[in-house]
Amino acid sequence: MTELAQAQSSTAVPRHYAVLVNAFAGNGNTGKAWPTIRKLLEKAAVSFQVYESEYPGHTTILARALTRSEQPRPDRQTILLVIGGDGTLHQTVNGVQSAVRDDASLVPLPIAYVPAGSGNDFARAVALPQDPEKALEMVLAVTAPQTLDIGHYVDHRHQREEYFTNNVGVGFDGRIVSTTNDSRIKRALNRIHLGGLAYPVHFFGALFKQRAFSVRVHTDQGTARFQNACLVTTTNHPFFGGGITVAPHASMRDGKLDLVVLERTSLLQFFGLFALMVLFHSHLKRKRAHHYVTAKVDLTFGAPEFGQEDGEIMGEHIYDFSFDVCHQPFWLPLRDNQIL
Ligand SMILES: Nc1ncnc2c1ncn2[C@@H]1O[C@H](COP(=O)(O)OP(=O)(O)OP(=O)(O)O)[C@@H](O)[C@H]1O
Repeated sequence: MTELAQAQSSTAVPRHYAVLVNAFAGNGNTGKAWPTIRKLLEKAAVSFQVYESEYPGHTTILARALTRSEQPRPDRQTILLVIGGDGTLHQTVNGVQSAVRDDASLVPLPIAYVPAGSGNDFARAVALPQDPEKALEMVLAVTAPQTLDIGHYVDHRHQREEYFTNNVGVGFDGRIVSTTNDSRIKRALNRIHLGGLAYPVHFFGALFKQRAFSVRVHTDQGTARFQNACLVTTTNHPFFGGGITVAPHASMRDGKLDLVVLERTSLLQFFGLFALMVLFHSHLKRKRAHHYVTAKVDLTFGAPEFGQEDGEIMGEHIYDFSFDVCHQPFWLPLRDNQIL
């Protein structure tokens, strides 16, 4: 074992937390929770330094720089402690992984996470408490990192490469995220602390506006073409949209991604299929639902559609993706036998 690997796996190496805070996550709730979390860190007498996100995308730059400057040493193991939502975690993972991709001598820093966003789907998938104070207490008790799958894609059309902890969705979920995160309605509802209602409002908008589109799916099992796709989601774990079970048996330990394609032949048929997903998680048994579990998948779309990655807006484009699985060490209270 190399000195670096030893330092990374040893439980005895003194820990240092680089705390990445996005005060804007959770409609500003992270900003409100942060003073209490800071006090708990001080009380726990752990070594930490705070890095506040100053603009959208800043967390990626911070995590990338920290991966370069804080490589494990025999006398210090730095852990990136993310305080925010799924988007902040997404940016942190991308900072870490892009640094390692560009310099093979680097190892990925482990990521700890305290959920304080609005959706918190990753926290749900790893059974981390949604209460930031409880989650922090459990995270501080962790003694070693564990590696989980993360998704990775290359968008050939836009020469773009990205990593994701939750999912990448094109069509219906992409449209809801794009219109909600960008909307005046959300800002107005946030002002009266009803920001959570923005998603249901835009759900019905998307139900009327989202038309069926074509997608070509290529895996090592063969190629399929769907002419009436409405939702095409590649996911690393079961949840999207703040707790909706899109792929009930998706696992972050199987080295595979789950792809769910839902077709739309009429508004009522798609609404029924979506309702089965939300209420009973039984949508995958229906004829108009298609499910793949695969280490690699290529998705080629026929027209511009909205995309979302970990709840972040990707924009309306003609996507041409190759997906595969990468690995990321997490500093989280996971049990070995925990089903993930
Ligand atoms: N200083 C900042 N000012 C404005 N926006 C910021 C700033 N720093 C980060 N952001 C943006 O905040 C957005 C929301 O963050 P995040 O996704 O973590 O919270 P959320 O949307 O409430 O949570 P979830 O994704 O779990 O629903 C991200 O897109 C991020 O780029």
